[in-house]
Amino acid sequence: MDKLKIIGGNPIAGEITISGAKNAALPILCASLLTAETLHLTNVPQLADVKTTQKLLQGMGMRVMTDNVHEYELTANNITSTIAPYELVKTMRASILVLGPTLARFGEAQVSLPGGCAIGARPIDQHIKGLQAMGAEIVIEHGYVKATGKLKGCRFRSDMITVTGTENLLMAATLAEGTTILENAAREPEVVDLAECLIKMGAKISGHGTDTITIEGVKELHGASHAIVADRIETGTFLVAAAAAQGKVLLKNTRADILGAVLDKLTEAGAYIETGDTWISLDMKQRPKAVDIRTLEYPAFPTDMQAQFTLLNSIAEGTGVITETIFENRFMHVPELARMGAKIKVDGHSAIVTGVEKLSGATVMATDLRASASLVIAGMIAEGETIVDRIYHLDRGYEHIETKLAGVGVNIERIS
Ligand SMILES: CC(=O)N[C@H]1[C@@H](OP(=O)(O)OP(=O)(O)OC[C@H]2O[C@@H](n3ccc(=O)[nH]c3=O)[C@H](O)[C@@H]2O)O[C@H](CO)[C@@H](O)[C@@H]1O
Ligand SMILES: C=C(OP(=O)(O)O)C(=O)O
Repeated sequence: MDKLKIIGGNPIAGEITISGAKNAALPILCASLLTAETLHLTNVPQLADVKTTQKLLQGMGMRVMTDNVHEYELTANNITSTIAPYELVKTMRASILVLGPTLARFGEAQVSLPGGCAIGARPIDQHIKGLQAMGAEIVIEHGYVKATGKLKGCRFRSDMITVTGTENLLMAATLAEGTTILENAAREPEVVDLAECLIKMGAKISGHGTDTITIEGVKELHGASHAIVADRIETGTFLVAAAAAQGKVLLKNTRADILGAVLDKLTEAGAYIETGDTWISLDMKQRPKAVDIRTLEYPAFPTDMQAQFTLLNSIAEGTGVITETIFENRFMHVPELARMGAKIKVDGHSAIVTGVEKLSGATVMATDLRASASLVIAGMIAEGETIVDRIYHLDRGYEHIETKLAGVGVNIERIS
């Protein structure tokens, strides 16, 4: 099993090119199920989750051509199976995203129930409720969601805001008969990117980016070309890394307009930030100041940046309170950071973090994707050597993280 070995303390300066967003690429790859024509995608990140999605779609009969870098052509003109098996779903919860498009186009779909993961129980009841409201018959049998039926447009208000739930229903509604109105919809940039791709494929969608999305169903969709939006979480992670190390970075191929809450908090922590249409630069000249964070749905502060800011506060001046409102169990990085000398007290949904002058290198274990990212940044600024174990979590969501960080001066290598 691969690990990362990091020797902390190097000065950080230079440029990093940001990849396409995992959380946009995964639904958009699944959107290829909605048409028999070819969907051409660029800026697809090279990630384990993308490879898992490719395997899942190929298992269903999807023809996939790829340069194995960032470009994909997907053609669903000969789908032979409408089943997403447990073996793949268990490695990637986002596999549930094949449910909506498969059911909408083929009138049937079976997807293994994803179950919980390290950050929470993560039910999919809203995906199911929404599809039932559109007329689907759904049963849960032998660990699978089995859905059948011809979908009809409806008005559906989800009980809570769900990102992949909105995406599943949005894809399903494009081929339903009549008009669907999704209320209390997620406004995340990745939902908007999916909607923009679907519109290029011939879907009739309005209101994406607001909490009410209207979809007028069409008989069929067609092929299109689409470039995946920049990864705002990868961007935010490298900005925190530079801020924690009191360094200076220029991040290219990214977008500041979808990172508002994160950039505001970095500025509050003392970073000097400049932005252009496709770049963000950060210069941190002193020890960061502790900040209070409350995670919430977009456009508020993202839960996927919570672990990184917990780490930032752990070496900051003062005490900051981190409150997690999206997932019930997203503080798994805290005991690992504590092993490196961080002073963090978890109290219910909050972590009270009192900054220390220095962390010290240690062998730590990654438990989920963003927890792993916080441990890598901790290793970059700690005294001595840090080994981050179980980095398959990181490989799910960060493209070549060690190469990108080495490029700005981090002493980091992948070891087996
Ligand atoms: C592949 C992808 O895009 N993953 C992102 C997506 O996950 P994902 O789409 O799984 O997260 P959701 O937005 O659905 O979850 C938000 C909250 O709603 C709850 N819930 C959700 C659906 C449902 O049917 N019932 C229910 O109770 C969840 O348990 C959670 O507490 O959004 C999360 C919240 O921004 C991010 O952290 C993930 O990185
Ligand atoms: C929680 C995340 O992803 P997933 O929903 O794929 O588990 C994440 O990207 O931080």
